[in-house]
Amino acid sequence: MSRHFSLRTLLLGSLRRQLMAGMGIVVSLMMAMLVWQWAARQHADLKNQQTEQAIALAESIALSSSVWVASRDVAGLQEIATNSAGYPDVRFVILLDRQGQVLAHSDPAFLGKFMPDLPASASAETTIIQNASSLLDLASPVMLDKEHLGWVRIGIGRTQLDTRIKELLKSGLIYLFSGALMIVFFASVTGRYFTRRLSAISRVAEAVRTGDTSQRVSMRGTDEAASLAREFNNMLDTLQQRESELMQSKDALRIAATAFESNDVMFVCDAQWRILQVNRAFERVTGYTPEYAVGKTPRDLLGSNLQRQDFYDTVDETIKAHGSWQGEVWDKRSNGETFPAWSTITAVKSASGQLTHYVANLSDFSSRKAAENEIKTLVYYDALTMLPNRRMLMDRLTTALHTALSQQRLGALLFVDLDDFKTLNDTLGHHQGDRLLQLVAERLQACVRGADTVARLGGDEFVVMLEGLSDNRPDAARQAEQVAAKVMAALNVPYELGSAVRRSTPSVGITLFGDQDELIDEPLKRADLAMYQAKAAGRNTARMFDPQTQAAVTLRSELEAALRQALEQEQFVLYLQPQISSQNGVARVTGAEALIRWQHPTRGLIGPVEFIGIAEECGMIIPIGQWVLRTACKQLAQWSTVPDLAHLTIAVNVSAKQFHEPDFVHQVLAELERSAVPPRCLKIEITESMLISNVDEVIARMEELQQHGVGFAMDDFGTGYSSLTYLKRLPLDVLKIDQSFVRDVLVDSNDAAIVNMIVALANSLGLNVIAEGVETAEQMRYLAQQGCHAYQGYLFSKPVSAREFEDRLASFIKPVTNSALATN
Ligand SMILES: Nc1nc2c(ncn2[C@@H]2O[C@H](COP(=O)(O)O[C@H]3[C@@H](O)[C@H](n4cnc5c(=O)[nH]c(N)nc54)O[C@@H]3COP(=O)(O)O)[C@@H](O)[C@H]2O)c(=O)[nH]1
Repeated sequence: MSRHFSLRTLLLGSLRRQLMAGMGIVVSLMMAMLVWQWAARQHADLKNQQTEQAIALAESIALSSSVWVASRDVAGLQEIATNSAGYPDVRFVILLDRQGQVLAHSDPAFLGKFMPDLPASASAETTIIQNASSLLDLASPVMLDKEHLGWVRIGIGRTQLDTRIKELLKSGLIYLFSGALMIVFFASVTGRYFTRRLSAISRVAEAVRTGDTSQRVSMRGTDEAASLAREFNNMLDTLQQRESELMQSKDALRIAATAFESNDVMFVCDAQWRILQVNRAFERVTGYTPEYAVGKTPRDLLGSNLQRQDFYDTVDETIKAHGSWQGEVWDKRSNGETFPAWSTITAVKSASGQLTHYVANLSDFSSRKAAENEIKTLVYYDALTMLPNRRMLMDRLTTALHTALSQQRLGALLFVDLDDFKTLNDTLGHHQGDRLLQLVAERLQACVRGADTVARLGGDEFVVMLEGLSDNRPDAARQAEQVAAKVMAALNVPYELGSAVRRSTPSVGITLFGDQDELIDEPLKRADLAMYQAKAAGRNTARMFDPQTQAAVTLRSELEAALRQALEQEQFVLYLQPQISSQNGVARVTGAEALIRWQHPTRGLIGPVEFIGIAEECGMIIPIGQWVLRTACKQLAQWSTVPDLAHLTIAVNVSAKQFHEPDFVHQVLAELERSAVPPRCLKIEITESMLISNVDEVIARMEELQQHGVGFAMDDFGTGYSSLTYLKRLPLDVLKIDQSFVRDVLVDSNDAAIVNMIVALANSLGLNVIAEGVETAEQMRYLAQQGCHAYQGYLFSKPVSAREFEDRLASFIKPVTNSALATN
């Protein structure tokens, strides 16, 4: 079997071998037939040729022997027979008489014998007696004058003929073999050419079989192999594409299966909304098993009754129109608990566009919703009172403004501020302060409808927003004022705060909104302003917004901007008002108070009363104060080089805000150092308002500056806080009697008493005293009589520019020298 297989493999194992074997066999067979035919023909031709030669030989012998036969000259005939037998291949030559008796024979042993197998005597032609493969035996008549005398019989052997034939066959076989070899070689070369191209295809096929589908047959040409290669490549391309599509669809299936088993609830319904398939999360989230769920509709199973029919209608319409719907939905678990979910429903359609399925995804965001709500609470609600905060109020106010405009219903804002909350908070403690705010929040909420908003802006500021008031302004104002009255009454009821019972009154500012398109902070600003009007009107009252106040506010904000510009463009000027001392008959100018002026480009010179208060409120007092300090120091630096002026001091007014700046001491010392001015030349005027808070810190700062030589004067003394305890501790040099007492000191006994008391106090504390606002010599004399010998006022000079101050220096003391004081 294996040998057979081996032979078979050897011959047919490859196309090339098949071709070689096939062509070898076919060509060999054909050539063999050809050689055989050719040999056979050659054999026949040679045989005929030999026969003809034999006949010719026999007839020639017959002719030459006829006389001898006729004469029966046996010896002569024998010689002929013997000689003729010498021809090649002649086996025998016999001469016979007519009766067949041997007259002569190449083999004398046959002489006299008869040969019976001669042709009939009538035949006068040469006759072949035997034409065998090894012998040609023929007889030719011996004729003389047409008389038949006897026979010549010769036998020709085939040896030469056979040899010749064999040679022919041999060379035929050589041709055959050579031809076959050539054919096999040709078949081999041709086969190699074909099989090499087929092998290329085969190699790629093998690579593909082992998984490398990227290989392609590279073959040029137009023959069948190239065409086969092209077809093969096309087939591979198609296969690869199909495989890739298959992989993609497998991937898609795997992804879909994975996605389907995600954390979110997923289910598939048929076109009638019957659930066909649910994922694992479905059971985990809803509590329904797949067996229970399949066949039911999602609405039957999960519907929470928190959505109305129109919700479902909208979902249906949206899916019909857009192929999908997304939104928040409240669903119900099997235990009846409702939960918020983000739902996506997608319609699946067949190739013909027929709706076949719905795929739904539900993302349970209960916990996220809770976190969202918590964040929302933190962002939009006040943590102490749980009232909406400013942000929420602004949101609602935005909506309310639009609604009011579109519905033509007015709204109102009530800005509520507790009058003495700070004091109460400080005295009862923050805990009770917080409690008070919570109680206020509760009472405010009780005063309004559910649709109205009560918000806490921060601190003790609350805002009540009323909506849907009358479209008629006076009516709406009345409605708002009624609510304000209710608020006033509710908040005026005493509060139980721990063991204490306290009253806390509110000031309420009211404004209407909704009849004009305005920014949201406008109504809030108006209500705030009205609240300040209520405060200004004595507190514990409500005030409707007054447009005139609005104008003042606008003016104020314009002024703020102008102040900033004034500072940048150096429009401020420092005026100086002389301070005169008269003692022991000597009058002299001791220094000046620096008083700021604003050289306005269009309005001219503006006094500080018009802008200092606003500068304080908006914080501009800090840079302005720094400018005053710097300019005063520069002025002192100039004076310090002039002998007549070097002794002069300058007193600068410092606002409480500026004084409480963390680096105030550093600012002062830095200015002094920069201008190289002796610190004793600088006086700082403080006011009693600075002592309301942080007295210790004020004192510490004053002491630090005093240690460097800076002096302090208490300005407007007697008009404010005037605590003797603090006064004793303050490192002051001077008490300034406020001009309001000086003005009527001669006509008002109270003012006179105050002046006397201040002078006595200053003396007892070892402080200097200076009276400001001295306008008349009588006032000056009275003050001198009381022991006050330093003055400042129009009697001597109004505040003037530095140049004028220097020019008029000598004239400032004239009122003293002219008066009786000079001689005293
Ligand atoms: N924080 C700062 N406050 C300042 C500064 N400059 C001034 N001011 C404060 O502005 C208020 C008004 O000042 P002004 O209009 O300059 O008025 C002063 C004097 O002109 C005025 N005065 C002085 N003598 C008389 C007088 O005989 N009669 C009269 N009717 N007025 C007079 O008094 C003001 C000085 O007051 P005081 O400061 O209390 O000594 C005023 O409060 C200034 O303090 C500044 O740079 N920073």
